[in-house]
Amino acid sequence: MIEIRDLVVRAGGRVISSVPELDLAAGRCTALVGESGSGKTTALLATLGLVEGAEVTGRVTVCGTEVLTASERALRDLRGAKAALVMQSPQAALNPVMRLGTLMRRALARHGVKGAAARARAHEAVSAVLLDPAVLRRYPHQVSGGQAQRFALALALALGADVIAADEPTSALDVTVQAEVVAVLRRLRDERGLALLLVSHDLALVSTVADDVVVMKDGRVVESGPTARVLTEPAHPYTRDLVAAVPRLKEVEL
Ligand SMILES: Nc1ncnc2c1ncn2[C@@H]1O[C@H](COP(=O)(O)OP(=O)(O)OP(=O)(O)O)[C@@H](O)[C@H]1O
Repeated sequence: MIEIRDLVVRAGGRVISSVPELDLAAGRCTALVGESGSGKTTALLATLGLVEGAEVTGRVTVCGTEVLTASERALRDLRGAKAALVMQSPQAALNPVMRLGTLMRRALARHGVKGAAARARAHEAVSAVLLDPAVLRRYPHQVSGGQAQRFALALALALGADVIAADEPTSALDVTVQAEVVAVLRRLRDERGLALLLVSHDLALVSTVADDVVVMKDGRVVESGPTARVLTEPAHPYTRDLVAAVPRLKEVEL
């Protein structure tokens, strides 16, 4: 679903993010972790061809599209349907004067799905993210952060996404709501076979959803591999520090 080779993003004469190799298959989740400014979000955005004001080199293939050389049109097609980006606070990105159902129907209509088929698709998608379909009658300000986050995932599902790229999907949420979103992410990965690329500084979250982790520091990958291995036997001193800084990680089943 995602194949990255020698991705390098340069700005202001320095490398702000580089990922030599990353392979993400259907039904799997890879998390990019590391301190603030380590280049995680830039790598995520570069994967979907969304980096602006910086030079991007290398090869990135998402759902068969060569992102770095694709036309704007091909990129729009990719991002509109097969690969969705879910940002930290999706509420802010939702049109405030439109009910969620209208928003979803309009998005589906742009993909030629209308009427009863669109209603059925919308209901099915919100149910898949464990939301009550009644949420479709609400306006963005009438739903919680966790519901908005799950709605963003439902929208991606309704449009037929195979890949979801999510930037800090739970950091704006309180702990109980975080658990709901994590449960939904796992479900999408396991039951729908979605490929998830996550950016998160939350190693507890990462340990419960990610199959593989990529640890970044100062724009470079310092370590990567299966989550259970990297978090229990970190090879790099920086990863060791990251793990040591999260006491509750020890309680999480890896
Ligand atoms: N277009 C750009 N031009 C110049 N510098 C940039 C650009 N985009 C990002 N940067 C810088 O690159 C570095 C990496 O940023 P990035 O947002 O990828 O880090 P991050 O690991 O996601 O951090 P955070 O967890 O705080 O979001 C930062 O120092 C940022 O200021």
